[in-house]
Amino acid sequence: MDRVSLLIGPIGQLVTAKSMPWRYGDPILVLENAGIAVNGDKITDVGSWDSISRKYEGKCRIPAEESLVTTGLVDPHTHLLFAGSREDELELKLEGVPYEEILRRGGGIYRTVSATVSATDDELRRILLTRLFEVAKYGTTTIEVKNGYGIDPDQEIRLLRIINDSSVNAPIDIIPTYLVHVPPRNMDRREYINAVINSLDNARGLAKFVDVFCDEGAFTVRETRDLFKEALRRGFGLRLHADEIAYIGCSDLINEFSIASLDHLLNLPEQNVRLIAERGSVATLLPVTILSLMSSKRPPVKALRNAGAPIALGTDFSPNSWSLNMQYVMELATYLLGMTPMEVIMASTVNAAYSLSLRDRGILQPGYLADIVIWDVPNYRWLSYELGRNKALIVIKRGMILESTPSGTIISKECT
Ligand SMILES: N=CN[C@@H](CCC(=O)O)C(=O)O
Repeated sequence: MDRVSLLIGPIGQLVTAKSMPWRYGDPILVLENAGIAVNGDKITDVGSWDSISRKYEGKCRIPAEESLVTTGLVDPHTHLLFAGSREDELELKLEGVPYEEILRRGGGIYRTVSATVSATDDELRRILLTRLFEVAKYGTTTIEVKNGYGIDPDQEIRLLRIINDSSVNAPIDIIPTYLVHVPPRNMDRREYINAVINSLDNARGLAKFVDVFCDEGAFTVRETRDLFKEALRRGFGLRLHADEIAYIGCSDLINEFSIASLDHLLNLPEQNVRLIAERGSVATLLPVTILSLMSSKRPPVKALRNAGAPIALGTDFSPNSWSLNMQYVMELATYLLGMTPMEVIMASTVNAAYSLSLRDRGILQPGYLADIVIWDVPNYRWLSYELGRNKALIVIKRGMILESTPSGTIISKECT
């Protein structure tokens, strides 16, 4: 018998993609009475509990007869690092003042920039870590975190450093992105773009991706193109906030660049649906933001599916869309966007990992990272069926069990 650090089983129901990315209709592994063997930070074996329990002896074992087990959730789009809040904009929104108008008046992102720039490094570190601990409780084991509330390039680099520093104490993996968010209100736009481009050299090693908010009220297609060219030359991957408020041609950039993920897509034109699929990109949908924008628009889920475009889901946590909970995103994706329970799981695991160019997680198979969630639900449909409860029972990150302490934080422990 081989000795491993952790055995999970018997498992009521195990669900995983077989390969990445997952496209609607691709095969899925659904195993009843399953088992997983983990050694160190990796999965060693997955199969029937009968065969796993005969082959392996675990240093410890977690029984999960009543549970669904999936790989850890991946949140591929967050604005996790900012100070302050904007709950007072709610009444404005209810009066019908649109997001872009609030921004034009110096509210929205600009207000959050003031609060963030005034906060000390220590304050921001604390805010970020607290949020990361909460995120982990909901079953997210990898998260993308953008800067973007500094505007001044030196401030943006400061925020990227804080994001990177926090990786050391974070309970989960962080993928940092340099977001070029909104143009400053008191500076020539061209000068600003040039300053951002210069700062990209200092962002090397601090961010994996460059992202641009290309939209009405933010950056133009031309400005985004210039930023993307320079980002590519410096070896960054590309992500894009596209067609969120309006279609001004942003998603057309998929013709010119290899973009890992196009996000939001509330106004995505039909011809670009096909292109996302053909160009090997991912459509990342952010349903919490549809609510927070109070928008009646929807991303074209059916068309994306039919075209064979991989769909990912993310929280888009920001002062405008305050939810750290990927489970809430999964619920909304089902009830608001019409995605199936299985599609929603694939979008929040394997495809979200793929959109971040991570090929070592998101699937329960030997050799993949042992990022695993044991859910307090009996089957995969239940995950997006039941609304509003934290259904994550046990979260395992790189083979370590994450545990809540009485102070509310999470520490990882080797099971004994
Ligand atoms: N749209 C641009 N950025 C964020 C919102 C940021 C904010 O309003 O503070 C988003 O992705 O939704």
